[in-house]
Formats: sequence, C-alpha cells, structure tokens
Amino acid sequence: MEQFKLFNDREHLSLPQHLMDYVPDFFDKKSSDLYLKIFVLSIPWQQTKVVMYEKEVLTPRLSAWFGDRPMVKGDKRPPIAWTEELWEIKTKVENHTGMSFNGVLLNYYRNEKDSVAWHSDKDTVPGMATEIASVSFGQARNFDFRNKLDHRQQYSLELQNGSLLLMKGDLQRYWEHRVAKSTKPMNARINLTFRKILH
Ligand SMILES: O=C(O)CCC(=O)C(=O)O
Ligand SMILES: [Fe+2]
Repeated sequence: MEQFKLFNDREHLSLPQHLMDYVPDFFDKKSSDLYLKIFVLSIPWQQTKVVMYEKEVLTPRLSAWFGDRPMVKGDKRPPIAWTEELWEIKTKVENHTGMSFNGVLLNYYRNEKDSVAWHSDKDTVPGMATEIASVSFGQARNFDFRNKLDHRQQYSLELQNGSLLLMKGDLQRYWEHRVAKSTKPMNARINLTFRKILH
C-alpha cells in the first residue's frame, strides 16, 4: 500500500515515515459520517481574524477549541468543555496511541475554497508539545508537507474520512504542512487535532 505520493521525481528522500503513522480506517464509515453531521450542527464555529501585512483578514475556515485550558497562553476566552463525542474520540485516540491530550482544535473546511496555509504547529502554538493526533471526517483532502530547509522536498497524503494521522517527534521542527484550496468542488470536512498544552 502506497501511503505517500511523491510530487517531485527528482527527490528520492522519502517522507519521514518514522515521524508519522497513518491509519486510514480508524473509525468506520457509519460513525465517521455521524460525527461529521453532529459537529457541523453543534460546534460553536468561529471564523477567526489574523493580522497579515498590517491588515486584518478572516481565516479561510471555521474553528473551535475545546479542552482543559486556553489554546494560547493568556487567551482570555475560556476553552469550551469537552462534549460527549469529543471525549469519546479522545479516549479512542489515547488508547490507540498511548498518549494523553488535554485539548483539541477543530477545523471546518466548508468547501474547496477553505484551506490552511503552510505552517508547523509548534511555531503557532507556544507551549505545545509536538506530538499531535489528527482525526478527519468527511471530504478527503490532501495534506501537503514540505521540508522547511528545502521546499522541493514536498509530499502529499490524502486524509480520508475516518482516518487518524499521528504526527510525531521532530516532524513539526523540520516540516511544514498545509491543506490547500482545491480547483475541484469539495464537500464539508472536519479535522480534529488533539494536542497537549503545557503552559
Ligand atoms: O486540517 C488538517 O488536516 C490540518 C489542520 C492543521 O494543520 C492545524 O490545525 O494546525
Ligand atoms: Fe497544523
């Protein structure tokens, strides 16, 4: 089974598979479809603003943060308490990985126009441990990686409905990731990234 598609034939360095584990069918289709429906309707989605080149812009996706403490240190908005479904998913992910998490960031990509730009998670969330478990429901979208020092080293992994991607060790240190906009029409996708906040 080939998990990773090579974008660039000139590069034969493979994506560091020791830095990630991908489980395509972590949840069966029935539960995945149900979780998607529940989350679309019941999560208090927000479209956050970021400052770019001195202008405020809306991020091209919706998001929500749940957990035991704020996502970013000093953030005045209290975290939202775990829902039954989020706690259920967290427990299943923890049992599988042997890791423990105290927060989850939900991202909702409504259609092909929604996206997340190149970033690595440690840089954007100070105080965060780097092991992140990413669960996807709904529309399969490409998750791209590129090496921070050599952007020609770029790979793509299609995150399918019900999948679990575990991002480990130094992945955030040496690689960036994104979900690009698509030219093809796309249905709703919700991604959950379980994190351990240390601050
Ligand atoms: O939607 C995804 O699969 C990735 C989301 C992401 O990179 C993030 O929340 O930091
Ligand atoms: Fe990320």
